[in-house]
Amino acid sequence: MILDLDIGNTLSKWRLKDADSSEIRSRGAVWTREEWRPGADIPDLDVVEAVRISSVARKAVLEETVALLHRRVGTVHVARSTAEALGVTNGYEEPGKLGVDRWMGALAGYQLAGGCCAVDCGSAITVDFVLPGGRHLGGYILPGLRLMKESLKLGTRNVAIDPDSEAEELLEPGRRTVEAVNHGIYMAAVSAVNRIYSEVCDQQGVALPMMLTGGDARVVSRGIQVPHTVWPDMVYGGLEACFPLTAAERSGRMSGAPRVPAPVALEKIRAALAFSMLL
Ligand SMILES: Nc1ncnc2c1ncn2[C@@H]1O[C@H](COP(=O)(O)OP(=O)(O)OP(=O)(O)O)[C@@H](O)[C@H]1O
Ligand SMILES: CC(C)(CO)[C@@H](O)C(=O)NCCC(=O)O
Ligand SMILES: [K+]
Repeated sequence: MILDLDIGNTLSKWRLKDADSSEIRSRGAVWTREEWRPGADIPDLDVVEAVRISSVARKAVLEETVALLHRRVGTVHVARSTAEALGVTNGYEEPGKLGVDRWMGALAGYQLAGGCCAVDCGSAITVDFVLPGGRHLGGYILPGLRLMKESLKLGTRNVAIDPDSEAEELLEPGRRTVEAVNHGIYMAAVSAVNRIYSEVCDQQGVALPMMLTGGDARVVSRGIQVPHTVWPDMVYGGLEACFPLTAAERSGRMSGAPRVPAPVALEKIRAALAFSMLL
């Protein structure tokens, strides 16, 4: 079995993949911490022959995790942000400073679709762009939905936005505090992503396929106006592409990869942008 780990600031996601059949056997999420209890927080390591890790947590968390895994597992791959990988050149002035989860998302998006706009809706919302040809432009970081809500300190933090709620409802004026906060942060997130996408496609003269991942991807997706796809395993896709272990991975396939969304015509994006500037 292969254990894939996506250690975020808040949550750590894991998935267990069968190395022979390439099937995903189980998955889970736990709070990010320094000490993992194999068999409880993460799967029993006896069945694991290789681990792949993407981590944006504090250095100590990664060090403790890697030390624990090295004692029990033969192969431990830790992803790093580099200046170049898999045909993509990192747009950061200091490539190592780009969050490795963003780098994994950008690489997965490029491997699947060529150029892409990769949006990760987690503790932070990040939007990264890779042009056809592989130039990563850099991106945008904004607070995630939960962080925005917590920053308001209105006692509404424990009422999450229902991921099944309709975008139309969420975009209406709220008539209770909880509603006003939820609708406000939702509007902030989706209007930022919509605008960022249009601005960058306009500047670069190319309509890029958009992919969303992260804990809040589904609800954010409802407010995104352009064609896009939700890809929960996008960070894992980057790990598969960087450290291929199965036959399917070596031939470039990523588990759970969606169909590439056909982007809307650039002229339409430009017309919508021009319209929004008139308002
Ligand atoms: N059980 C949960 N605990 C915390 N957040 C959750 C939970 N379920 C869903 N969420 C939502 O997921 C978001 C967190 O996204 P994600 O699952 O990508 O993890 P994360 O570790 O916070 O992200 P990051 O990788 O950016 O640190 C929160 O904003 C929250 O709204
Ligand atoms: C922005 C987050 C927190 C998103 O998970 C992560 O990618 C990170 O810690 N990045 C480092 C800073 C940067 O990407 O510029
Ligand atoms: K993330």
